[in-house]
Amino acid sequence: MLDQGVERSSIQQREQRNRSGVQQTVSELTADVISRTAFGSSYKEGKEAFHAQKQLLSLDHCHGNSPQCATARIQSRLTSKVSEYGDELPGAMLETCFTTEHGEKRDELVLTMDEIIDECKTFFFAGNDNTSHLLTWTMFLLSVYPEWQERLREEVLRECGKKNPTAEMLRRLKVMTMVLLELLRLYGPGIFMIRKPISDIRLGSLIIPKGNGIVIPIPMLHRDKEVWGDNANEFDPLRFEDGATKAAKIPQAFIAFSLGPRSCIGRNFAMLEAKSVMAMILQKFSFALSPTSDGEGFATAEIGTTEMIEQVEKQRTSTL
Ligand code: HEM
Repeated sequence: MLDQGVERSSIQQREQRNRSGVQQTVSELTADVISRTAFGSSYKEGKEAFHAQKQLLSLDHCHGNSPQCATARIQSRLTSKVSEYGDELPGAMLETCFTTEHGEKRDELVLTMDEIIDECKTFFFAGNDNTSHLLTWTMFLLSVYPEWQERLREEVLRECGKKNPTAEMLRRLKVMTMVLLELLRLYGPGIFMIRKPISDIRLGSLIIPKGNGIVIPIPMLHRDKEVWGDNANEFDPLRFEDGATKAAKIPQAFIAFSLGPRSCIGRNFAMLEAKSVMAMILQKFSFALSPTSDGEGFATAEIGTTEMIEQVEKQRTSTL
């Protein structure tokens, strides 16, 4: 067993490294966005919960954050009247739990408190970590490929000028969509998905017996040359010129958000958030890798978290 002191200090060092640079900044930003949009809270308010979540992840516990914050918010909804649960995620879930499809009041919750909290934790985790991973890698790759950074800036200035982008402007950012999809293909946050068949199934020439777990390795499938062509390992956003279903030899090849009924519910939210943030950064800053960087620091632009959060918040209230 590892000495606890040694283990703790290496976790702290790792956390310290992770907290530096762009990654920390965008992580705070995406935490704030998901807190405000889904929970009617803010990064500042939920800071302790997010800090606990990071520590749990470092300790290789299951993905989750401190449930205290979610519990407190849900309890406060429960003590209010049915019609006053609020329109954020916990309120919407409670409303569904208490109300039948005919609008009549139920006596008991359809989901248990634990299940509601688990759903909230998934939202917090997915809404924060996945999108901040996407934004960090976007800034990194646009530093490595300055020609794409310039192309994106031209598109943003053409479609949005210097104004805060509206939903309509964001819809017109085609090159931005291509770059984000290519980034998710090569460096998406999902490493694998796990499925367990509830009956024997056939997958091509394979028979998977009921109950046997299957691991679906997303990055490996995204780099399969037979499906994506000989340049599968290269960063080439142009492959997404005609959309995700036409980017490879088979239409279902792009699985960064999974496919089917259990695919990512936050896909459009994540893409909208990433586009808004990148558009606002590109309007004001150019960025490059620091010569002394270990991959986390960016040299030419200092981007303040507060300013970014304020801008995205303004954007949110003007477009949602
Ligand atoms: C770049 C950003 C994101 C990526 C790449 C991503 C990817 C995925 C993937 C691959 C799954 C399927 C996991 C599995 O089946 O094992 C998933 C599920 C899910 N995602 Fe995302 N996600 C992102 C952002 C978000 C955001 C912003 C939210 C919430 C606002 C969110 C909420 C969820 C939820 C609730 C599920 C579970 C859906 C279900 O089981 O029915 N995700 N996501």
